[in-house]
Parts: sequence; C-alpha cells; structure tokens
Amino acid sequence: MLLRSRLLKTAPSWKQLSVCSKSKFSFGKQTRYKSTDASEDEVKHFQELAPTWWDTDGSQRILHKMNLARLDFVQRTLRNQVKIKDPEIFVPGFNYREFLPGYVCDNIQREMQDSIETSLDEKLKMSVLDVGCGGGILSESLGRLKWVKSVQGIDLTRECIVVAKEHAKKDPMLEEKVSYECKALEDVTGQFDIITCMEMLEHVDVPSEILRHCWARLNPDKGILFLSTINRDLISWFTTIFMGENVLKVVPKGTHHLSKYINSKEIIAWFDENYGGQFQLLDLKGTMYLPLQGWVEHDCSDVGNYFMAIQRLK
Ligand SMILES: CC(C)=CCC/C(C)=C/CC/C(C)=C/CC/C(C)=C/CC/C(C)=C/CC/C(C)=C/Cc1cc(C(=O)O)cc(O)c1O
Ligand SMILES: C[S@@+](CC[C@H](N)C(=O)[O-])C[C@H]1O[C@@H](n2cnc3c(N)ncnc32)[C@H](O)[C@@H]1O
Ligand SMILES: [Mg+2]
Repeated sequence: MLLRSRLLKTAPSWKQLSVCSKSKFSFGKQTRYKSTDASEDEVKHFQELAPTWWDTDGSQRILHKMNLARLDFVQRTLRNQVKIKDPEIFVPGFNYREFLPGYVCDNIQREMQDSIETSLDEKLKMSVLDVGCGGGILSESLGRLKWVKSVQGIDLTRECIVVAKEHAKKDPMLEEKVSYECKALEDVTGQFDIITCMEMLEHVDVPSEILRHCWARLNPDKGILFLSTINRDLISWFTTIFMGENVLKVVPKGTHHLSKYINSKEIIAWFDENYGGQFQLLDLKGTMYLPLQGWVEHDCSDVGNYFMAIQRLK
C-alpha cells in the first residue's frame, strides 16, 4: 500500500538487531548482517555502473548534472548560516535595493559575499561524511571547497570505492582532504559537521536506519544533514522511471523502484517523532531536470525529487 509510510517500514526488531552483529537476521527476502547494509540487487546494479561513473556523457550523466544544483543548495544553505555582524555591510531588514542605485547595490552585495566567505574560512574547517558516495562525484566537489577540512566517503559497492579512489588521484589537492572506504554507515566512528546522503536513501531497504545512524554521527552543535531523494508519487514515477529510464533513457534501466521512494513529509515526521525539538529544517526545495536547463529548483517539495537540509541543535 503506497500510502503506508516507506520510512517507517518496520526494521528488524531490537532483539534481532542486538544479535545481528553476531549472526544474520532475515529482513524481507534478503538476509543481512547490519541494519544499514545494502541489498544485493542494489550493489549489483551499481557494480555494473562503476566503470563509467566518471564519463560525464555516460550512464551517470544526470548525476553529474545534478551535482551542480546540489552544490548550489549546500553552499547557499551554509552561507545563510553566516551572520554578518558588520553594520557597515548589512542592516537586517533594510532592503537597500529599493533605495540605492544598481552599482552601489552590486558593491554591497560583493562586500556581503566577501564577508561571508571570510567568515566561512575563519570557521573551523568543516568535516564531511558522504554516505553512499558512489564514485565520488559529490565527495570530490565538496573536497575542493575552501571551508571543508576533510571528506570521508563511504559506500557498500566496492567497485565504486575503487573508482572513487582512482579518480581522486588525478587531483593532488584531494589527496589530503578526501578518503574513501567500503563500509557500512553503522561502522563509521566519529562525528561530522556535515553529513551528505544524496540519491541513496531511495536505494536502501530501511532508510530510517540510515537517518538514525547519520543523526548519531552529526555534530550536536549545529551539524547539518543534507539529503536528496525522491517523493513517492505519480510525477516521480513519470519523470524518473517512465521518462528517465524508458523514454529518454538518461538513467540506467532498473535504477529506481517507486516503492522505495520516500516522501519529504515522511522524513520530517520521522525527525519530529524521534528528535523533536533537537533539530531545525533549514531548507527544503523540490528539484527537477529540464532537458535544456538542467536541474532547476522549485517550491513543490512534495512532488518529484527534493533537496533537504536538517540542522542538529543538540
Ligand atoms: C512542480 C512539479 C514537480 C511539476 C511536475 C509536472 C510534470 C509532470 C513535469 C514533467 C517534467 C518534464 C518536462 C518531463 C519531461 C521528461 C523529463 C525531462 C524527465 C526527467 C528524466 C530524468 C532526468 C529523471 C532524473 C532521475 C533521477 C532521480 C536522477 C538522479 C539519479 C541518477 C542516477 C544515475 O545517473 O545513475 C542514479 C540515481 O540513483 C539517481 O537518483
Ligand atoms: C545513485 S548512487 C549516488 C552516489 C552519490 N551519493 C552521488 O549522489 O553522486 C547511490 C549509491 O548509494 C550506494 N548505496 C546504496 N545502499 C547503500 C548503503 N546501505 N550503504 C552505503 N552505500 C549504499 C550505492 O552503492 C551507490 O553507489
Ligand atoms: Mg537514485
């Protein structure tokens, strides 16, 4: 029944989970060891895609195009976290564009951006965990940002990690900043200022377990979790599966399964239920691919693909 919450799909019972590290437990048709494990069919799918991952005109071309839009989303969200204290530059509530000539406004805008970049630079350089990093498309882009100290990319498709490591060697600046491991999320130790979980929640059997383990590894002092996934609705089926995989063939066949899609409302409800008062929704935007424009944001976040930023407050 599609209306049943996908996110709250019953995970194995705690009794089962408590023994799962020592023995297998059956979850649906799959037998798995860990609650954040990947299913065999998903791993097989991405194993086959690994060799062409970095061909920007190949099977992952839509992911490469999406990377531009999601980096805009991440950077805009982080810039909005920076409070400009200099009254010479920014007066809250004063819309200077209504009163000042264009060239003056442009100068003010430039000074504001410079101030934000300086503030971001002065901030403790942020640590990033990229969950389900694949071949490293997002990990590399984040690793090149000045205010990022380190990116740890994890994935359960070993061939993707091999491709990610190989590709990162092409850019010396990434050597110190970006690392990859083939491991399950629950085996990651430490806490991170930023955790990204992009285009992977719709590929896991128990997404709530991924979110739960992301939360536990998010810096409680304003760490930010960035998600991108797909609502479970007819328009999502039409764009991502019917058009994307079968008509335009711009997404590898068999990539997506409507029943695994997750509604943005389900994610918010799940955070309210499990971490009410401990988080804030920083931003939620719909995004859709238009052939001549690429990925564009819109305000219908209950339909199709979406980007979400959730900040942990305590
Ligand atoms: C407000 C609103 C949303 C209205 C929508 C109304 C409507 C019906 C709009 C139709 C839009 C339109 C012009 C459709 C024409 C056909 C078209 C351009 C369809 C888009 C096909 C497409 C590119 C889908 C993207 C699928 C997707 C989620 C990609 C990310 C991705 C990629 C890969 C990979 O490349 O391997 C793997 C993944 O797991 C992914 O999630
Ligand atoms: C569509 S790719 C997205 C890659 C990357 N996040 C990006 O957006 O460029 C989905 C990735 O999630 C990985 N994945 C699926 N289930 C996973 C799990 N339970 N744990 C870790 N990685 C997983 C797959 O192996 C695949 O590399
Ligand atoms: Mg996907």
